Amino acid sequence: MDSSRITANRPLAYQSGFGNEYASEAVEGALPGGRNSPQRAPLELYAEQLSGTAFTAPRRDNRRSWLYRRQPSVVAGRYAPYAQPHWQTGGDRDIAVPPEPMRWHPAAIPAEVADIDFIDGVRTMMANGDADAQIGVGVHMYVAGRCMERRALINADGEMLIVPQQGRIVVTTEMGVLDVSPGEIILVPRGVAFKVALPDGVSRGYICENYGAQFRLPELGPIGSNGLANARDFMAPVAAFEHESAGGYELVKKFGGRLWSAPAKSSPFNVVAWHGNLAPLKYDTANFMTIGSISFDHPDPSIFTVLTSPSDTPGTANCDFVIFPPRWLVMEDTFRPPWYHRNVMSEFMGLVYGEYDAKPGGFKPGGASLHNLMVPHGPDEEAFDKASHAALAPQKLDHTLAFMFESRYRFIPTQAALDSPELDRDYAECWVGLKDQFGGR
Ligand SMILES: O=C(O)Cc1cc(O)ccc1O
Ligand SMILES: [Fe+2]
Repeated sequence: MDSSRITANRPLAYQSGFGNEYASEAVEGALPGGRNSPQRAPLELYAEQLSGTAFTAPRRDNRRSWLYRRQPSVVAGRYAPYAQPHWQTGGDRDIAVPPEPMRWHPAAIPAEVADIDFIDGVRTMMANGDADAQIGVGVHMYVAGRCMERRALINADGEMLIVPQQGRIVVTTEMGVLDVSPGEIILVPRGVAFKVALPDGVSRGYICENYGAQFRLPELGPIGSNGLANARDFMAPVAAFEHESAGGYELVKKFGGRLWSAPAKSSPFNVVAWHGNLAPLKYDTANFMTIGSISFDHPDPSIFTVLTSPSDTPGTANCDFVIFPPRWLVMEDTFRPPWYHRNVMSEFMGLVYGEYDAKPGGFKPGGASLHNLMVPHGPDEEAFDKASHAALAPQKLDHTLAFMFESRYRFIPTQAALDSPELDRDYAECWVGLKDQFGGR
């Protein structure tokens, strides 16, 4: 990876917190004190504001940062269309989506993976809403075997929540460098340039491209002032910039559902100092403080919400990011796996590692499932039988990490996902053995 070309005051150190006023300088004296845009910024840097919310967004939601850089972002060549036909945007309502449970087996790593970087490795599985309307999300898988080196990705259509499933990624951003392993996640704000390096070789994972309101921590209500994902466990990078040596860069921008490419004479990772509350963040799901039932019954999975992107209707998310981490099950006289249910929200699920208790055999790490709104689903026959007869001793669900992107909007799989050989055409078989065992007469 090319972090050898990165100068940082504390390499791969982080600043902790979610949405606080971070401040970091890679060279001492690069931040102007107590003001944002002095007549001449320190060290002859350019001051540039990056707004993540409208100028006039309520103070509680308002996100912006000030970047002090060697050249402003406007210094770039002209953009030309860039072909990446697998990355699609918004729900295609001409696609007929069967109202039934769907599941995809993990895709094999392609033979040509060594030639595929993060940008070219994105494959859209499904999407809803519309990036221009700033509603909905795109759900993608990525697989990459090549570092982006002198390519940078800038997504104007949405923020990117990346969930590596296999293989570490080192993400260089305008604000600094973040090292993200499976089990951790990274949230890259809309518009922030970044590139992905692969220190351990091939990486594969899931992406939620959020066209809507930024992900934030959920309200805690009666849980109180601690718990679930704690703000202090989110890590923003410290300022770091690339030394110029090896010539130009390619900027790849996602804008209006299309990708575009422009040459740049020098690295966009040229921010010497920055301050503000808009920043890429990583989070280790091992720090999630899980709440569960300590009496009886299986609670709603909203207790596992890490981040939520609200819609205009309170409590009805554009998208919730929910995890099912290792935890104890202690409930008495309770069917402990997820119940059978139909949900007005639509559920995309992925599995980082281990087994998911509702589908111990059929759902594999790197696979995916879709239970759209009002599509009935629940434990497969094996899970039902086991859980109906298990001795209800305290039980640790260990070595497992499943997650859900849950949205109020129907997910529309891409035609490629519907036609894919990985689509499990026998998914319904996992429930056919659930007999009518009614004992009443
Ligand atoms: O369908 C699923 O497996 C996800 C899920 C888990 C759970 O514990 C309760 C409801 C729910 O949708
Ligand atoms: Fe569900």
